[in-house]
Amino acid sequence: MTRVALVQVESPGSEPPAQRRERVGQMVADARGADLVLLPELWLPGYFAFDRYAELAEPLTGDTVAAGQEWARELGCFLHLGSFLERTPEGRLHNTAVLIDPSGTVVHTYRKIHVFGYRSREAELLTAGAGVGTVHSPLGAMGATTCYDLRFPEVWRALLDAGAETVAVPAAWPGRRRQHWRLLTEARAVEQQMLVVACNAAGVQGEVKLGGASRVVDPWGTVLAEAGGAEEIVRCDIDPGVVARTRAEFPVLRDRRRFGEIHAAAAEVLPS
Ligand SMILES: O=C(O)CCC(=O)C(=O)O
Repeated sequence: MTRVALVQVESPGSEPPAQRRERVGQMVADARGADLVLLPELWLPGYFAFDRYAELAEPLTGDTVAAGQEWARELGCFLHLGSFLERTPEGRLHNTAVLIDPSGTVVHTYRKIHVFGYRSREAELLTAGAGVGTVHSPLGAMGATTCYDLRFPEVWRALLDAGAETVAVPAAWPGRRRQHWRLLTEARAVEQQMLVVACNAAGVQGEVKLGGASRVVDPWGTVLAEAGGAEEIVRCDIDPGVVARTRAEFPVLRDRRRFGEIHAAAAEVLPS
């Protein structure tokens, strides 16, 4: 069994970011014993702190990732750091998710592809990423998508094609659309026959109440664990063999048709 801990963090605007980093470090330490620990999207600045994005952006070698590397080393676990505001050497800003292994090495990064523009300044301030990938983890080949990406199944198919068995989803998903969060995390797990480990933010940021409900969904769509609405750590023991077993027992993915084939088949029934 692989023990996973989802650390569902609140990021109130009244808390200085450096203090938050320390407090979150303590929460991560409380998750000791887990093989994989996950954090939400942009927990350091708070996703909705758009006015502070430029000031709080850091390089991949900055304090937030360095703190995560130390936490992972201390606990001897994989740490999905959620996402942080990355400033590239060229000065671009990205919403970048990071996976760190137990030696403290950054083994995977993912730049959010679908930056959010609805009642959000993210699309205006950040540059979208363009690619997905996977890396070895205690839950098999693992990739990531961030928050809004959940609404775009093509990203998930690309992850499947990249070999993903598990996808981490750091998020700052508002409570107002919690029903979509639940529906889409389950739909993506069933569609791709994957494990979805989704860590959302909690609490209130400005005018927005975050949804909580961080969750683990298995490839059958069963919710193995779910957090409540407040700051908390949710633990879950997962059999990493569940993905291979589900894909072998109910081999839906074997029956996939590619887009080219589907268009050709549709043309056959159109009047000439
Ligand atoms: O799609 C949604 O409803 C929420 C998306 C979001 O808040 C985000 O991408 O940060």
